[in-house]
Amino acid sequence: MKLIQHKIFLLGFMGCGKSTLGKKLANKLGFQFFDLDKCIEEKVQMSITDIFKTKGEEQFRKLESDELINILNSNDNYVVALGGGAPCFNENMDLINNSGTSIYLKYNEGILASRLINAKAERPLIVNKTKEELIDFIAKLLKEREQYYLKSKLVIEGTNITVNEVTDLLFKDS
Ligand SMILES: Nc1ncnc2c1ncn2[C@@H]1O[C@H](COP(=O)(O)OP(=O)(O)OP(=O)(O)O)[C@@H](O)[C@H]1O
Ligand SMILES: O=C(O)C1=C[C@@H](O)[C@@H](O)[C@H](O)C1
Ligand SMILES: [Mg+2]
Repeated sequence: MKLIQHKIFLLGFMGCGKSTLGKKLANKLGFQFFDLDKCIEEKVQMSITDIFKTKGEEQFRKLESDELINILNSNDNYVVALGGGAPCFNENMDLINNSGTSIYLKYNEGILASRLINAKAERPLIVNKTKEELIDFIAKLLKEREQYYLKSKLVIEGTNITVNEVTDLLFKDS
């Protein structure tokens, strides 16, 4: 069995599982794994929360695009877990699609909110929201962002997307 694509990008809203699934996928394929948020944190030696607080979102988006370009320059086979907003800023989505296979992990706001309500602390855009506010916030932002997410080459929709579903889709696409 051959794997056609050697550069795989997982994208979607906060909480869709890019980091969780990305690590498992990279292990399964024997590929290198990059978590774009972690790469930014390592580069700047600050947490995402502190970058938002001290530098602001605009500066964060610049750092995000710069780090993405660094990853794209790597020649290895890799899986990248993007940040939730990464595809929606600058030329990031075009750069991604010119480099490999993008996969949108698609969930509705209800599922995302139930996951994120217990994982808000390290996510500055949602840190202060109640469950109801979170559902509203996600629904609105998803509407704006889906135009970018849907530029992905592959889309998986579900209630609990597994690593096997992702690899099945990748091999089917080959
Ligand atoms: N398949 C799953 N089923 C249930 N919970 C999950 C699943 N995948 C991830 N989660 C949980 O959802 C939360 C967010 O997951 P994760 O950090 O992987 O999302 P992400 O897409 O990388 O988010 P971000 O864009 O903020 O980096 C975590 O608490 C994780 O444990
Ligand atoms: O959806 C977003 O805009 C974000 C998602 C996270 O991955 C981080 O990149 C940051 O918290 C912003
Ligand atoms: Mg993540």
